[in-house]
Amino acid sequence: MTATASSPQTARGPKGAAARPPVLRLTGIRRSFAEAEGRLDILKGADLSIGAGEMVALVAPSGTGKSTLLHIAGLLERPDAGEVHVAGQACSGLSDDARTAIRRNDIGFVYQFHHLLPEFTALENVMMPQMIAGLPKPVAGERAQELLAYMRLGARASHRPSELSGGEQQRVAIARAVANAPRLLLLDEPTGNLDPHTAGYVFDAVQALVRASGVGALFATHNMELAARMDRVITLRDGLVLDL
Ligand SMILES: Nc1ncnc2c1ncn2[C@@H]1O[C@H](COP(=O)(O)OP(=O)(O)OP(=O)(O)O)[C@@H](O)[C@H]1O
Repeated sequence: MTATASSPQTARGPKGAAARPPVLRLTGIRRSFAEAEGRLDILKGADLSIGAGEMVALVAPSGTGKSTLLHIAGLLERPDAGEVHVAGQACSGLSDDARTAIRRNDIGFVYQFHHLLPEFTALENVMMPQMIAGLPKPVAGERAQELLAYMRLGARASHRPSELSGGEQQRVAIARAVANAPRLLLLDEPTGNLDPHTAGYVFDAVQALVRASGVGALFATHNMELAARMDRVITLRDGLVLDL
């Protein structure tokens, strides 16, 4: 199946999801940081599992390790102990190159600040990760156009980020994050910088995308209203993941 404006998935859609392993499984994750006064134990054996098409809210006080957990799940950092499975693959023993390949192909990231490339158009920003992954330019362009249309940004494709509103920029960043049809989408307070109305609008776009594509999403937020609309809410307490 190819991506269309009404269905952003690719060959890896939600069909057969029940038979598949979780898109993310963290087991016994430990992470400490060295400090002048000693060691700061942030994660102390955290476990977490996210299925295909599932949207999980991560709500926890500042400094409890949300970003650390997202970085470990996204293979940007290695835990001190524990295992990270992405789409069934154990990642701790893999080389940096193999981890980078999984990050590029199977994981999408959205941050509080969009980090779009300012000198490129919305379309080019969404094409970029696909071209890095080796897709021919026309194919990348067609999928980028479809994704922007899905995010209701079809008419804004040729605009540069500075010509877009904050909510529009964030929707371009979401389109870019799913451009390579990842299995796992990690969002670190993607609505934290937006007014409540725009935050709701951006959230709706992510939710529609998750439902249509079957990507599993871990969404860190301080917004309890948005968290309540997700399938599950988790928190971090004493270095462990707990259901709320
Ligand atoms: N590379 C690092 N070196 C030392 N300490 C770190 C490092 N990364 C994070 N920390 C510390 O670990 C703790 C958790 O940080 P983290 O960024 O994961 O928290 P957070 O829950 O995402 O916070 P916020 O909601 O404020 O973004 C903090 O006390 C932070 O200072």
